Amino acid sequence: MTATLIDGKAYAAGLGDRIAEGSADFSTETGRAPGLAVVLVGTDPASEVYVRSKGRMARKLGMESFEHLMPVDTTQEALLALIARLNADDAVAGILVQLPLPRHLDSLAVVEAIDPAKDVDGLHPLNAGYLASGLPGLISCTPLGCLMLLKSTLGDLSGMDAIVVGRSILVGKPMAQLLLAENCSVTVAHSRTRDLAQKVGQADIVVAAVGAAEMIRGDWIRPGATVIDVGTSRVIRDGAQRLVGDVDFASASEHARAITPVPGGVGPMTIMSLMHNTLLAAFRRAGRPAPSLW
Ligand SMILES: Nc1nc2c(c(=O)[nH]1)N[C@@H](CN(C=O)c1ccc(C(=O)N[C@@H](CCC(=O)O)C(=O)O)cc1)CN2
Repeated sequence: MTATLIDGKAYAAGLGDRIAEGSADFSTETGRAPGLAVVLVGTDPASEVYVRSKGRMARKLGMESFEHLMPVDTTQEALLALIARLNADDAVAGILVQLPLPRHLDSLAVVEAIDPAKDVDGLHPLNAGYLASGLPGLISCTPLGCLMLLKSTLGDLSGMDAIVVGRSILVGKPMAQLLLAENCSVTVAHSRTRDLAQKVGQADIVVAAVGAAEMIRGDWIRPGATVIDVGTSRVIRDGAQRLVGDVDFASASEHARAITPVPGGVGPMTIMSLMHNTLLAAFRRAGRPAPSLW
């Protein structure tokens, strides 16, 4: 079997067109574009790239982008003061603090300071609780993007066996909740899990989010399973730097029915889900029904 590629770049482009339409409608109805505030502390090169991409994408889709670039020695108090200002700013529908933060800052306290209705990253404990309770809130961007790709590939997920490898707050935990809400039977595996290969081999859906280059081998994958690879690790291969996922793509493609590539799979969906959440937050804030976009 040679797997079908799940093209996250193409899906994200289509979703982007629908978000741009929704954004234009919002601006016409309210006289104001949806506003996204992105906060970066420090000069981590990868984070700088992501923050620039988020600002650029927001503007491309007709949103207003407020970028706050803070020095690496920013204090917790200064960061919390900025968040309090953004919470109170009517022009801002969504707030995102780029992670990871420098080590002297308390990320959880920072995320908790964001107004949950503006928490477009879906990381506030209230939004995590809404998700676990099946209530409408804002959903973490990467898992939301993974779910969109899964549903566009498989349709109804009811009754499927899913395994999420990784239990982070950013991806693993919300992903498991989303799959449960879709009526999957969900296993969450992590660094202490025993017999990982055997557990992966029982799943119809494998979501790999461990951050370890090509850790999941192709011969673990059940024939016909669908594989979503969240990992991005830089490795040197044949003298050149390459980006690889948590799954050994070449061998997994021989077993899976469908698989996301790295790059071009989940990554583009992360930024587009953020735009989706910003538009949703803007409509809710304005007390207007949000369009259904996926
Ligand atoms: N506050 C947040 N911080 C971080 C998040 C997040 O969702 N919210 N996620 C990641 C970083 N991230 C967005 O912030 C992100 C990562 C990767 C991509 C992406 O498009 N990757 C490409 C490859 C890009 C490359 O060549 O390096 C791909 O996979 O195709 C987008 C966004 C951590 N921090």
